[in-house]
Amino acid sequence: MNALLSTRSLRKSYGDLDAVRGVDLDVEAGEIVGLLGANGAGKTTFMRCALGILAPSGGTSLLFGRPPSRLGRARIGYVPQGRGLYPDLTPHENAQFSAAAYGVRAGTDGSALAEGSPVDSYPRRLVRELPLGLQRRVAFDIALPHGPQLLVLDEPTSGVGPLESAELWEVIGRQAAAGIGVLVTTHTMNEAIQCDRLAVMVDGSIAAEGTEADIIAGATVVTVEAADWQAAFDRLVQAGLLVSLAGRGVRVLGAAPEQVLTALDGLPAAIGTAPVTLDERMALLAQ
Ligand SMILES: Nc1ncnc2c1ncn2[C@@H]1O[C@H](COP(=O)(O)OP(=O)(O)OP(=O)(O)O)[C@@H](O)[C@H]1O
Repeated sequence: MNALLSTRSLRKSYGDLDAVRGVDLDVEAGEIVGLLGANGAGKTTFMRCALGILAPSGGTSLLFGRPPSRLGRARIGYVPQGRGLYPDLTPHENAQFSAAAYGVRAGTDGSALAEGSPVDSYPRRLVRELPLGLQRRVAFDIALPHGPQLLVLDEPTSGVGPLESAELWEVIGRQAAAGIGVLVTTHTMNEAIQCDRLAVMVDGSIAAEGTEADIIAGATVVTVEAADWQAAFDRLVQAGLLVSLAGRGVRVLGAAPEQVLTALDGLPAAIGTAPVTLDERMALLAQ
């Protein structure tokens, strides 16, 4: 099957900074690909280069099998991190503007929206007067009426409440089930697990790719149960180990149990191992 979006060795430098360092990534019809990574890992730069919005420094990107062009971009729904809305227009006016740009036919009522578009039900207030969650939802809903084959969503739920996020992910899932490919960046593990495939970006490169299970790949953490868990935490941190807390349970990443025992320096504690979470795996990859 031909990928909707396919990059090979895609690179982008800003002066001396290599923001994207040779990324190979494919997005097929009907799949949700989650791009994960810390702030500044290069996710936005990668997306913009892949779509041809930003000129890459090297490598190739094919959008619907061809180098990105206006024609190709008319077949995508792109929701940038900044939402890409006109703040001094209402949601409906934004939608009309966007629909006109995509050549969507206006309805008999002058509306340029798909019938039943949720944008019609938004308040007739200016976008800048709406809460961030609603602005993000407007940006998302506006990206759909022209019938895109590929959705590219840059942190669509950042700053959005849990209920609105869940609703948005329901729509994303429905779009994918209808055969639309989705590339989405997220920081939230809850969202990552709703993706069919994940790519973890670290310092401009893909450090791991696959399902959540592929990325975790049997990695384990050392667990430390101690009555004086604060002292255990302090000693492990002082020893320079990568430590996290789950309740009062201390978890040590990327260290052998012997190292943990040495760092605890005789503090009474029960040591064990447990599978890493996706969050912990990301922290290890970013080390
Ligand atoms: N126009 C620019 N000029 C110079 N440096 C830039 C520019 N845009 C991004 N960068 C730098 O490139 C690197 C990658 O940034 P990018 O925004 O692509 O990362 P990101 O993973 O999307 O981060 P975030 O999750 O914060 O959006 C960062 O170090 C950033 O400071």
